[in-house]
Amino acid sequence: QFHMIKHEDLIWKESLGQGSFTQIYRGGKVDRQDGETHTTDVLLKVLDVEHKNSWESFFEAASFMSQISHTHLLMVYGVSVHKSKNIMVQEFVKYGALDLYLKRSSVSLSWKLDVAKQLACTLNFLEEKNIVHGNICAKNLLLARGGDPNSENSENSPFIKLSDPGISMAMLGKEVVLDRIPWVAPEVLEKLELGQQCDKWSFGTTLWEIFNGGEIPLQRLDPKQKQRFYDQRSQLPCLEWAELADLISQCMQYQAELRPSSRSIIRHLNGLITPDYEVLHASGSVPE
Ligand SMILES: N#Cc1ccc(Nc2nc(N)cc(-n3ccc(CO)n3)n2)cc1
Repeated sequence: QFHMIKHEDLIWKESLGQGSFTQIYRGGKVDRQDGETHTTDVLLKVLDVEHKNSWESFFEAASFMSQISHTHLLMVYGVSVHKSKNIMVQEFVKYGALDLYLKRSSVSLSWKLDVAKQLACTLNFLEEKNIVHGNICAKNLLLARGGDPNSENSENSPFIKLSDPGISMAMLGKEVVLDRIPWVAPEVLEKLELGQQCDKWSFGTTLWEIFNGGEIPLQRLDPKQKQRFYDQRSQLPCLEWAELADLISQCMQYQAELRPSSRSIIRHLNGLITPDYEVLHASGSVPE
């Protein structure tokens, strides 16, 4: 399943906020190898005590991540249980969650397209292994590189890591799943079970977040209005960039089997040329 880490081998540093039903802390993991001690930078994700009964699902997410490895999948070192605390020990990803980063920083269209392509490749990797993540969203995309715009060119190209899926839908209950509209695929909302095509829908929503500067889609709708959004087969407001808006609407089709394969998503992204106003403005050749 996964590696059990002794609580005394963990170092706790500052709190970094929270995920869903979790608190996250910066920390260290001490490894003793032939007499030497080595400390690894880690992210400690602690399950909220009131969601203690979801610990199986919490650890299922940890073992999900530990059993597959891919360059764009977050590394989970293991878990630690201490008194009533359930802790997931993850690699520390330098620039944190993409949703916050996008709100704080302005990035180029090609930077965003780079992130979209990396996520599409990760989706393809999972699809070929017939694995469903079930919680793809900008908050679960972590930025390992490219978070510092002033750094050298190779440094400021982004590199993402998809985080763990967290507690499963089945454990969350209808109210919380409603709040995951518009990331949760409509068929999942009905059956509360994940199908192969549901990650495509969430991929579409995540593209919308990335190309809307981290804006939260349907932020002002309450759960009832969100339910109505699906009942009426509504779509998110479309982006100016028509070719990208087209890909998003292909991924966010209510009929799951009509959503594109991850290979065709990759082909579509590779066929996109960033609109030249982006290049012209960037080069300063167009008078402001
Ligand atoms: N300021 C700042 C800052 C915050 C966090 C990191 N690093 C990190 N590493 C991970 N492995 C996971 C996460 N997460 C953040 C939200 C979630 C919810 O899922 N995870 N953040 C780096 C800088």
